[in-house]
Amino acid sequence: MALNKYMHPRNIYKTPPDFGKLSLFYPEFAAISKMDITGKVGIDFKDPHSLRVLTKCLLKSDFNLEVDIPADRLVPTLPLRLNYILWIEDLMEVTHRKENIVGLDIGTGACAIYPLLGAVKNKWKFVGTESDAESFTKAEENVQRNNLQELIKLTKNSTKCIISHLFTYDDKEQFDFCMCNPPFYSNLQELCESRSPARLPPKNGFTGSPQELITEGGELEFCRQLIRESKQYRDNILIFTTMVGHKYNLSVLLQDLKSEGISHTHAEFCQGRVTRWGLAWTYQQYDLYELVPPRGKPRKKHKPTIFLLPELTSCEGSVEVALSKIKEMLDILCIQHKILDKRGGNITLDIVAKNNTWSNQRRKRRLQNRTETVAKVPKLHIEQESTIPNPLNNQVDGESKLEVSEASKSLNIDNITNQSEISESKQDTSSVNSANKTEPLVHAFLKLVKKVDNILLELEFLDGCAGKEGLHQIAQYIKNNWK
Ligand SMILES: C[S@@+](CC[C@H](N)C(=O)[O-])C[C@H]1O[C@@H](n2cnc3c(N)ncnc32)[C@H](O)[C@@H]1O
Repeated sequence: MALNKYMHPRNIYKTPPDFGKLSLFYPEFAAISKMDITGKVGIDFKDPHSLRVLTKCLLKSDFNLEVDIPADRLVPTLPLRLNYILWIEDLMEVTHRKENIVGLDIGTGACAIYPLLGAVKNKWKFVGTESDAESFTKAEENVQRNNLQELIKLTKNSTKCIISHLFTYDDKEQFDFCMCNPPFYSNLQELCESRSPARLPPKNGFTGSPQELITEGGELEFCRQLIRESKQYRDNILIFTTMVGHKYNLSVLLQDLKSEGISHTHAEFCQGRVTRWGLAWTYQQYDLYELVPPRGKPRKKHKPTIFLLPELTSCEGSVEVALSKIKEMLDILCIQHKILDKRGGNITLDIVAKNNTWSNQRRKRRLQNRTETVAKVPKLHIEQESTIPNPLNNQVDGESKLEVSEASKSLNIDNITNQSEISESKQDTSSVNSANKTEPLVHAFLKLVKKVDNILLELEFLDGCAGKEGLHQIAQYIKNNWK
């Protein structure tokens, strides 16, 4: 089990469970555990069956819950589930509601893990929804097995809605909060490639079925639909929450809420190598951010790269003109962009670069100029040079051959330029290699900030496998091409 000091302060799994004790009390656990030569009892975290037995035994020993976890369904890791429940407890403090708390668990899964934990730990009542028939049946069995039918009601959701179906017959139904662990992925390939190769693999083995983990549009679309539906039922649920599995989606969702002026906060759920995030929003008068500020492991805040946009004759300090110029450049670079916020002369765009289209622009331009010069010389000369490949046709071999001969000619006058191009081209290769991965090369916020006479361009790195260096290269491209 993944454990670490960044868990919620009240998470009992901050202290590792005593596996020796578990193996004494639970024969099923003894069967999957081994003692090493130092006397330490351990299990194989990569084995889904061992994970299932561990979760079952901990639910029994720590919460007195009898839970059956089907072999083909997600094994709910308890440190994470508890981190989420504890954060909901913190959020409930804001509402000052202490009794008769009713929660909604969207997509409760085969174990109905959140309703079971919330009911035994806090006596919370729950409605749990589930779209998968088999998980729904198993969840009902788990609730009955623990005699919690008085507190937990489950409903099967056969619609495409996330919450709206609950209010069809009773639009007065009230919940204190909703929670949700949405399917994270939009397809199987994304599921397989989701983790950045730069990160250590998770310690735990893989569990879960496609119907639990995949949804059309992935978690981003799921959460956005929940936000859309929440607007219609703004007073039926006091605090809306969802878990988010990818940090880049969290950034987008935070911006969505911010741009609509919806009061919100978020949290980081840390458990070993796996980090998830919680997002909460409300239409009530609570200032969620002030009352339950984001809490997580201390991390370096990304300082934005800031520079002043050189004045455009046509720009005249107009942020709109600067915006259209920036958009034009991003389009040339095939960098996806979306306006997140437009307020008081400031514009924020979310930008995602999937391929490195900006590196070596200087070299490409120079080569293009030379090709054009070559094209202008008499025909005989062209024929002599005709073995030189066209540097613009993206044949890497051809390009590098030309680069060597041209670089040696211009070594004296252009030494510094060539040095930086060589390092750029090294990075270019690694970036292009990683461009096929699901993680973008660069994901950042691009802000145009209106000052008295000038416009500032702020670039804030969020994530991406090309790192901050990739963003600096984009900034450099904008600087060089701002005319
Ligand atoms: C990632 S699993 C989470 C299960 C459980 N809550 C947990 O944390 O272990 C997502 C669950 O949501 C269910 N689901 C997906 N779309 C749904 C919808 N529109 N309404 C209800 N359940 C849904 C899936 O069948 C699946 O059981």
